Amino acid sequence: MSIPTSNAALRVTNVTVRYGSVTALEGVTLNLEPGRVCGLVGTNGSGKSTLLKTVMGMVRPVVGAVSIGGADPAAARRAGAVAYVPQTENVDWEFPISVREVVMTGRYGHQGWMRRPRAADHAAVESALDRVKMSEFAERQIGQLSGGQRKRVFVARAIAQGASLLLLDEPFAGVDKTTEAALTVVIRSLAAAGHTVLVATHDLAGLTFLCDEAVLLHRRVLVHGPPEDILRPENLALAFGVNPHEADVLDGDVHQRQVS
Ligand SMILES: Nc1ncnc2c1ncn2[C@@H]1O[C@H](COP(=O)(O)OP(=O)(O)OP(=O)(O)O)[C@@H](O)[C@H]1O
Repeated sequence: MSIPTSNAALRVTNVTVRYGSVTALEGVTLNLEPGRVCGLVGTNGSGKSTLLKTVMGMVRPVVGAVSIGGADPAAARRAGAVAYVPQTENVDWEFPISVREVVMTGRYGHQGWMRRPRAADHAAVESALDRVKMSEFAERQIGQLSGGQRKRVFVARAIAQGASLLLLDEPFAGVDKTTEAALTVVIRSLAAAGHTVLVATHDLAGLTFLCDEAVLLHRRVLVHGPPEDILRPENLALAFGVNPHEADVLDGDVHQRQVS
Protein backbone atom coordinates (compact mmCIF):
# COMPACT_ATOMS: atom_id res chain seq x y z
CA MET A 1 0.00 0.00 0.00
CA SER A 2 1.32 3.42 -0.86
CA ILE A 3 0.78 5.85 1.99
CA PRO A 4 1.35 9.54 1.37
CA THR A 5 4.10 10.85 3.64
CA SER A 6 3.08 14.52 3.80
CA ASN A 7 1.72 15.40 7.27
CA ALA A 8 3.03 12.09 8.60
CA ALA A 9 2.41 11.61 12.32
CA LEU A 10 5.27 9.14 12.34
CA ARG A 11 8.10 8.51 9.96
CA VAL A 12 10.48 5.66 10.51
CA THR A 13 13.10 5.70 7.80
CA ASN A 14 15.46 2.85 7.04
CA VAL A 15 15.97 1.99 10.71
CA THR A 16 18.41 -0.72 11.75
CA VAL A 17 18.78 -1.64 15.43
CA ARG A 18 21.33 -3.99 16.93
CA TYR A 19 21.74 -5.36 20.43
CA GLY A 20 25.38 -6.43 20.30
CA SER A 21 25.52 -9.12 17.64
CA VAL A 22 21.70 -9.43 17.41
CA THR A 23 20.10 -7.45 14.60
CA ALA A 24 16.59 -6.74 15.91
CA LEU A 25 15.47 -4.45 13.08
CA GLU A 26 16.89 -4.05 9.62
CA GLY A 27 16.04 -1.32 7.13
CA VAL A 28 12.59 -0.66 8.61
CA THR A 29 10.61 2.12 6.97
CA LEU A 30 7.11 3.00 8.14
CA ASN A 31 5.04 6.13 7.69
CA LEU A 32 1.76 6.76 9.49
CA GLU A 33 -0.71 9.53 8.91
CA PRO A 34 -2.63 11.19 11.75
CA GLY A 35 -5.74 9.42 12.95
CA ARG A 36 -4.63 5.94 11.96
CA VAL A 37 -4.42 2.80 14.04
CA CYS A 38 -1.61 0.58 12.83
CA GLY A 39 -1.16 -2.96 14.14
CA LEU A 40 2.29 -4.41 14.54
CA VAL A 41 2.21 -8.17 14.07
CA GLY A 42 4.94 -10.79 14.17
CA THR A 43 6.39 -13.75 16.04
CA ASN A 44 8.09 -13.51 19.41
CA GLY A 45 11.38 -11.76 18.84
CA SER A 46 10.38 -10.27 15.48
CA GLY A 47 11.24 -6.76 16.69
CA LYS A 48 7.86 -5.26 17.65
CA SER A 49 8.90 -3.96 21.08
CA THR A 50 12.22 -2.81 19.68
CA LEU A 51 10.42 -0.76 17.04
CA LEU A 52 8.19 0.88 19.67
CA LYS A 53 11.21 1.61 21.89
CA THR A 54 13.08 3.05 18.94
CA VAL A 55 10.19 5.38 18.13
CA MET A 56 10.15 6.36 21.81
CA GLY A 57 13.88 7.10 21.67
CA MET A 58 14.68 4.46 24.30
CA VAL A 59 16.72 2.49 21.79
CA ARG A 60 18.95 4.23 19.28
CA PRO A 61 19.17 2.92 15.75
CA VAL A 62 22.63 2.33 14.30
CA VAL A 63 21.24 3.48 10.97
CA GLY A 64 18.12 5.42 10.05
CA ALA A 65 15.89 8.05 11.60
CA VAL A 66 12.60 8.54 13.41
CA SER A 67 10.43 11.62 13.15
CA ILE A 68 7.29 12.23 15.21
CA GLY A 69 5.26 15.01 13.67
CA GLY A 70 8.53 16.45 12.39
CA ALA A 71 10.41 16.20 15.72
CA ASP A 72 13.01 13.69 16.80
CA PRO A 73 11.96 11.24 19.56
CA ALA A 74 13.70 13.13 22.39
CA ALA A 75 12.03 16.42 21.46
CA ALA A 76 8.67 14.70 20.97
CA ARG A 77 8.96 13.13 24.43
CA ARG A 78 9.83 16.45 26.03
CA ALA A 79 6.77 17.98 24.38
CA GLY A 80 4.58 15.10 25.58
CA ALA A 81 3.66 14.36 21.97
CA VAL A 82 4.30 10.63 22.31
CA ALA A 83 3.14 8.20 24.99
CA TYR A 84 4.28 4.62 25.46
CA VAL A 85 2.55 1.78 27.29
CA PRO A 86 5.11 -1.02 27.61
CA GLN A 87 4.35 -4.71 27.69
CA THR A 88 5.05 -4.85 31.41
CA GLU A 89 5.40 -1.83 33.62
CA ASN A 90 8.60 -1.66 35.60
CA VAL A 91 7.02 -0.28 38.76
CA ASP A 92 7.02 -1.07 42.45
CA TRP A 93 3.52 -2.49 42.87
CA GLU A 94 3.78 -2.07 46.65
CA PHE A 95 4.32 1.69 46.35
CA PRO A 96 1.47 3.54 48.08
CA ILE A 97 0.07 5.32 45.06
CA SER A 98 -3.54 5.25 43.94
CA VAL A 99 -4.85 4.55 40.47
CA ARG A 100 -5.86 8.21 40.15
CA GLU A 101 -2.37 9.35 41.12
CA VAL A 102 -0.78 7.01 38.58
CA VAL A 103 -2.94 8.48 35.82
CA MET A 104 -2.08 11.99 37.06
CA THR A 105 1.62 11.29 36.39
CA GLY A 106 0.65 11.45 32.72
CA ARG A 107 -0.13 15.13 33.29
CA TYR A 108 3.28 16.11 34.71
CA GLY A 109 4.36 17.62 31.39
CA HIS A 110 1.36 19.96 31.55
CA GLN A 111 2.09 21.17 35.08
CA GLY A 112 4.56 23.70 36.39
CA TRP A 113 7.75 22.73 38.22
CA MET A 114 5.76 22.41 41.47
CA ARG A 115 3.54 19.86 39.79
CA ARG A 116 0.40 21.31 41.23
CA PRO A 117 -2.56 19.85 39.29
CA ARG A 118 -5.02 22.35 37.86
CA ALA A 119 -8.66 21.88 36.94
CA ALA A 120 -7.71 20.81 33.40
CA ASP A 121 -5.39 18.12 34.81
CA HIS A 122 -8.09 16.74 37.11
CA ALA A 123 -10.60 16.78 34.26
CA ALA A 124 -8.18 14.94 31.93
CA VAL A 125 -7.53 12.27 34.58
CA GLU A 126 -11.21 11.69 35.33
CA SER A 127 -12.04 11.55 31.64
CA ALA A 128 -9.21 9.06 30.94
CA LEU A 129 -10.30 6.83 33.84
CA ASP A 130 -13.85 6.92 32.57
CA ARG A 131 -12.77 5.99 29.03
CA VAL A 132 -11.05 2.82 30.20
CA LYS A 133 -13.86 2.09 32.67
CA MET A 134 -11.63 2.38 35.74
CA SER A 135 -13.30 5.29 37.56
CA GLU A 136 -14.65 3.04 40.31
CA PHE A 137 -11.08 1.91 41.10
CA ALA A 138 -9.63 5.43 41.25
CA GLU A 139 -8.81 5.27 44.98
CA ARG A 140 -7.41 1.76 44.89
CA GLN A 141 -3.68 1.24 45.44
CA ILE A 142 -2.19 0.31 42.07
CA GLY A 143 -0.84 -3.04 43.29
CA GLN A 144 -4.32 -4.13 44.33
CA LEU A 145 -5.52 -4.52 40.76
CA SER A 146 -5.56 -7.45 38.39
CA GLY A 147 -3.12 -7.54 35.48
CA GLY A 148 -5.80 -6.46 33.00
CA GLN A 149 -6.93 -3.60 35.25
CA ARG A 150 -3.34 -2.38 35.62
CA LYS A 151 -3.05 -2.40 31.83
CA ARG A 152 -6.15 -0.22 31.56
CA VAL A 153 -4.74 2.24 34.10
CA PHE A 154 -1.55 2.71 32.10
CA VAL A 155 -3.55 3.19 28.92
CA ALA A 156 -5.52 5.83 30.85
CA ARG A 157 -2.26 7.53 31.83
CA ALA A 158 -1.25 7.68 28.14
CA ILE A 159 -4.68 9.11 27.25
CA ALA A 160 -4.47 11.71 30.03
CA GLN A 161 -1.10 12.81 28.72
CA GLY A 162 -2.86 13.93 25.53
CA ALA A 163 -0.11 12.63 23.24
CA SER A 164 -0.79 12.74 19.52
CA LEU A 165 1.07 9.44 19.03
CA LEU A 166 0.39 6.45 21.29
CA LEU A 167 2.60 3.38 21.30
CA LEU A 168 0.92 0.36 22.88
CA ASP A 169 2.86 -2.85 23.41
CA GLU A 170 0.42 -5.75 23.61
CA PRO A 171 -2.38 -3.96 25.46
CA PHE A 172 -4.53 -7.10 25.23
CA ALA A 173 -2.07 -9.51 26.82
CA GLY A 174 -3.66 -10.99 29.93
CA VAL A 175 -6.95 -9.12 29.58
CA ASP A 176 -10.32 -10.80 29.13
CA LYS A 177 -12.43 -10.48 25.98
CA THR A 178 -14.71 -7.84 27.52
CA THR A 179 -11.76 -5.64 28.42
CA GLU A 180 -10.21 -6.25 25.02
CA ALA A 181 -13.41 -5.12 23.31
CA ALA A 182 -13.61 -2.05 25.58
CA LEU A 183 -9.98 -1.14 24.89
CA THR A 184 -10.55 -1.58 21.16
CA VAL A 185 -13.41 0.92 21.36
CA VAL A 186 -11.16 3.33 23.30
CA ILE A 187 -8.37 3.04 20.73
CA ARG A 188 -10.80 3.56 17.85
CA SER A 189 -12.23 6.64 19.55
CA LEU A 190 -8.72 8.05 20.05
CA ALA A 191 -8.06 7.62 16.34
CA ALA A 192 -11.39 9.26 15.50
CA ALA A 193 -10.22 12.23 17.58
CA GLY A 194 -7.04 12.47 15.46
CA HIS A 195 -4.56 10.49 17.58
CA THR A 196 -2.27 8.03 15.85
CA VAL A 197 -1.82 4.63 17.48
CA LEU A 198 0.87 2.05 16.81
CA VAL A 199 -0.07 -1.14 18.62
CA ALA A 200 1.87 -4.38 18.88
CA THR A 201 -0.57 -7.26 19.11
CA HIS A 202 -0.73 -11.02 18.87
CA ASP A 203 -4.48 -10.93 18.47
CA LEU A 204 -5.00 -11.63 14.80
CA ALA A 205 -8.72 -12.29 15.24
CA GLY A 206 -9.30 -8.71 16.38
CA LEU A 207 -7.01 -7.06 13.85
CA THR A 208 -9.66 -5.88 11.40
CA PHE A 209 -11.77 -4.35 14.19
CA LEU A 210 -8.81 -2.59 15.73
CA CYS A 211 -6.69 -1.39 12.85
CA ASP A 212 -6.85 0.72 9.74
CA GLU A 213 -3.59 -0.78 8.57
CA ALA A 214 -1.05 -3.27 9.84
CA VAL A 215 2.58 -4.22 9.53
CA LEU A 216 3.83 -7.76 9.43
CA LEU A 217 7.26 -7.61 10.96
CA HIS A 218 10.09 -10.06 11.01
CA ARG A 219 13.14 -7.91 11.65
CA ARG A 220 12.14 -6.27 8.37
CA VAL A 221 8.73 -5.07 7.22
CA LEU A 222 7.36 -8.09 5.34
CA VAL A 223 4.00 -6.53 4.51
CA HIS A 224 2.38 -3.16 5.26
CA GLY A 225 -1.20 -2.75 4.20
CA PRO A 226 -4.84 -3.18 5.19
CA PRO A 227 -5.31 -5.74 7.99
CA GLU A 228 -7.05 -8.06 5.53
CA ASP A 229 -3.79 -8.27 3.55
CA ILE A 230 -1.84 -9.23 6.65
CA LEU A 231 -4.31 -12.04 7.29
CA ARG A 232 -3.91 -13.58 3.84
CA PRO A 233 -2.72 -17.17 4.23
CA GLU A 234 0.46 -16.62 2.24
CA ASN A 235 1.44 -13.65 4.40
CA LEU A 236 0.73 -15.44 7.67
CA ALA A 237 2.79 -18.34 6.41
CA LEU A 238 5.59 -15.91 5.58
CA ALA A 239 5.66 -14.45 9.08
CA PHE A 240 4.63 -17.34 11.28
CA GLY A 241 5.74 -20.35 9.29
CA VAL A 242 2.35 -22.00 9.68
CA ASN A 243 0.13 -23.47 7.05
CA PRO A 244 -3.21 -21.79 7.72
CA HIS A 245 -5.01 -24.76 6.23
CA GLU A 246 -3.54 -26.97 8.91
CA ALA A 247 -3.88 -24.65 11.90
CA ASP A 248 -6.76 -22.45 12.94
CA VAL A 249 -4.47 -19.48 13.41
CA LEU A 250 -7.25 -16.96 13.87
CA ASP A 251 -8.63 -18.83 16.81
CA GLY A 252 -6.02 -17.54 19.18
CA ASP A 253 -2.59 -16.08 19.51
CA VAL A 254 -0.05 -16.99 16.89
CA HIS A 255 3.37 -16.27 18.21
CA GLN A 256 4.90 -19.55 19.15
CA ARG A 257 6.48 -20.47 15.86
CA GLN A 258 9.81 -18.83 15.05
CA VAL A 259 10.70 -18.16 11.44
CA SER A 260 14.28 -19.09 10.73
N1 LIG B 1 17.95 -5.67 25.61
C1 LIG B 1 18.21 -6.62 24.68
N2 LIG B 1 19.45 -7.14 24.56
C2 LIG B 1 19.73 -8.07 23.63
N3 LIG B 1 18.83 -8.54 22.74
C3 LIG B 1 17.58 -8.07 22.82
C4 LIG B 1 17.20 -7.08 23.79
N4 LIG B 1 15.89 -6.79 23.62
C5 LIG B 1 15.47 -7.57 22.60
N5 LIG B 1 16.48 -8.33 22.12
C6 LIG B 1 16.41 -9.26 20.97
O1 LIG B 1 15.97 -8.51 19.85
C7 LIG B 1 15.04 -9.27 19.08
C8 LIG B 1 13.72 -8.51 19.00
O2 LIG B 1 13.12 -8.50 20.29
P1 LIG B 1 11.77 -7.72 20.60
O3 LIG B 1 11.58 -7.73 22.07
O4 LIG B 1 11.79 -6.42 19.91
O5 LIG B 1 10.71 -8.69 19.88
P2 LIG B 1 9.11 -8.72 19.97
O6 LIG B 1 8.59 -8.87 18.58
O7 LIG B 1 8.61 -7.55 20.74
O8 LIG B 1 8.86 -10.06 20.78
P3 LIG B 1 7.62 -10.52 21.74
O9 LIG B 1 6.45 -10.83 20.83
O10 LIG B 1 8.16 -11.75 22.39
O11 LIG B 1 7.35 -9.42 22.70
C9 LIG B 1 14.96 -10.64 19.75
O12 LIG B 1 15.87 -11.49 19.10
C10 LIG B 1 15.38 -10.35 21.17
O13 LIG B 1 15.95 -11.50 21.76
